Amino acid sequence: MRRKIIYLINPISGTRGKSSLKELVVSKTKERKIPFEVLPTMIDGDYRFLKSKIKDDGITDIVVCGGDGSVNAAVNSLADTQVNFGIVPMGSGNGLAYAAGIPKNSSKALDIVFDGVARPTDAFLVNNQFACMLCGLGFDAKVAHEFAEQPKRGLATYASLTTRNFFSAKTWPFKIKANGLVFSTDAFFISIANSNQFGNNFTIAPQAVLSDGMLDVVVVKKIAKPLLLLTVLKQVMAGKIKRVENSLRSPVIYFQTEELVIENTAEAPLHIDGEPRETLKSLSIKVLPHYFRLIHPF
Ligand SMILES: Nc1ncnc2c1ncn2[C@@H]1O[C@H](COP(=O)(O)OP(=O)(O)OP(=O)(O)O)[C@@H](O)[C@H]1O
Repeated sequence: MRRKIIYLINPISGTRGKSSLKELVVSKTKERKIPFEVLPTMIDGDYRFLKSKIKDDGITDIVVCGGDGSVNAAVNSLADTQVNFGIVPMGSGNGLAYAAGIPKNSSKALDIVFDGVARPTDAFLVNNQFACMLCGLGFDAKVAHEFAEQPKRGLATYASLTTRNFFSAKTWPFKIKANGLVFSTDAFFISIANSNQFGNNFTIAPQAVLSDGMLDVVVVKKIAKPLLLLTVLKQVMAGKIKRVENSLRSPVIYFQTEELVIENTAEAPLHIDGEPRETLKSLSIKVLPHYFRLIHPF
């Protein structure tokens, strides 16, 4: 089938300038003789207006030039049109792109759009909200909320907010129901991951696979502060999936499931794909296996 691409460029994601990106997109796509159009991303993340254009003009690919929040919005709006999705990582974290092996270099990422292979990729629902990368409650969500208020985006801002929050980090009480078990715990954070990382190749669920039909759940429990950094580092380097019942006494519980329910009575903050969201007292989370087609390196 002859390809036709719509590029969506987020003017505010990450810190890198977007004018040279647009030139690169235009010149490389013309070189490949592929018809295309460049549009800005939408601040409200609603791309349903593109559905008729995709159908009428025979658009085959939507390429998001932005971060995880932009990918979430485009896939959520347009997955049912059966287009393939590509990513040119321009965000602050780019967790989904890096988990798929898409590099930061825009020219190389565009080559993957042209020559890569579209693979079925999982997503998930948090109550009725769409997620395709990672959802978090607690520490990392607090950072995501503060990040959204900053005038400057990018990795440096993330790193400094993370460090600042580390010293004041607190725990929240959670009740988790998964795989036929119910357990209560105080935790610094809970990550529900489809991608293996928060972004910037900072892995939190090292064994997560984008297309295995499973969610990787990481619960970092209440432990003495001096041990927290070491515990997270051990999880990042060598976290191993265990049955919940075999890890309830460990500082980190790391398990896989297709669905879970989290009671969040103390209203720990929530993020979905790095975007701050109004928190929920009860979260019902369910994987959507092979929900969309993401272009990966060949
Ligand atoms: N045209 C636009 N003008 C202003 N803001 C926009 C526009 N399009 C999208 N946004 C905002 O951009 C944010 C999403 O940014 P994106 O995910 O692309 O980058 P990031 O947050 O820097 O990176 P990451 O999600 O990888 O950490 C959303 O809050 C969205 O409202």
